[in-house]
Amino acid sequence: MTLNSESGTAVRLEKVSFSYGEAPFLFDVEFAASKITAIMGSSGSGKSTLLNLVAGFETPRSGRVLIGGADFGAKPPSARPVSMVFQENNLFAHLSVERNVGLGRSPSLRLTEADHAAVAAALKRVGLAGKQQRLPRELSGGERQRVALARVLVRDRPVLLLDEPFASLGPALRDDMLDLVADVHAERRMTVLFVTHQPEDAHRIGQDMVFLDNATVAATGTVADFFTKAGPEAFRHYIGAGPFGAGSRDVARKRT
Ligand SMILES: Nc1ncnc2c1ncn2[C@@H]1O[C@H](COP(=O)(O)OP(=O)(O)OP(=O)(O)O)[C@@H](O)[C@H]1O
Repeated sequence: MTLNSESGTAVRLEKVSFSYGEAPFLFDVEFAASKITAIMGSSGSGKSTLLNLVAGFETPRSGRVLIGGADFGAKPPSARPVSMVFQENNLFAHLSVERNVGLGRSPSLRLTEADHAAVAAALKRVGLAGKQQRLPRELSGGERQRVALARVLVRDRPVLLLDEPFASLGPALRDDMLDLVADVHAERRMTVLFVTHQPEDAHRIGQDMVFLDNATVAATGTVADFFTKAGPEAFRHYIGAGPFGAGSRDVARKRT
């Protein structure tokens, strides 16, 4: 197994089938180690389901969920080398910022001096130094997502799953948060699977793209290729016209 190796941790869904009882999902796809892969597709195409299969909140009917080469398909979420951030409700309302982050180190919150130091450093890294005693309700939406990212930092897992984490934030704040993710990624080189409906978000921080349609992978490639006229027809149809429509290559990116 190659967790945290220099080459990073690839994630592969190998002929994974799954069903909520009706229409089946079938995923056969690899997410490159240490890259940010944007996952896009229309509502109901299966983006969250795919992340849930990687995280362990859903179990495949058949196939393998390979993380760093080892099959985690039957393992519980807590045993997987993965962190996940959702659109909201990432925090426990009755716990302070500091304790919410501390959960990333110890689910029972038995924290050592080293753990406390790691929590303080992570809060500083995401711009929340001085707010460690606040409750989640005393923070803005963006600050709450920063707390969730701080917890990701102290968990220090090689795979990060982001399920529309900034969808409820305004455009400028969303860009700030995306840049923070890109900076953290540059430091830690986690393998990031990033579900988003926003083409500009995928364009800003994504390197690879996986496009889902109708419960399966319809197209894969680099983000750069997806945003050219040569990008897949189904993707161009999905994003429509506008500044991020097909052929718009001159849009500022955080990183290229
Ligand atoms: N717990 C569940 N029980 C039954 N069906 C579900 C469940 N969760 C999702 N589904 C169905 O599975 C399909 C895929 O859902 P999923 O949430 O993965 O889509 P998505 O691409 O993430 O959508 P969105 O962009 O709207 O978040 C949808 O048809 C949805 O109704």
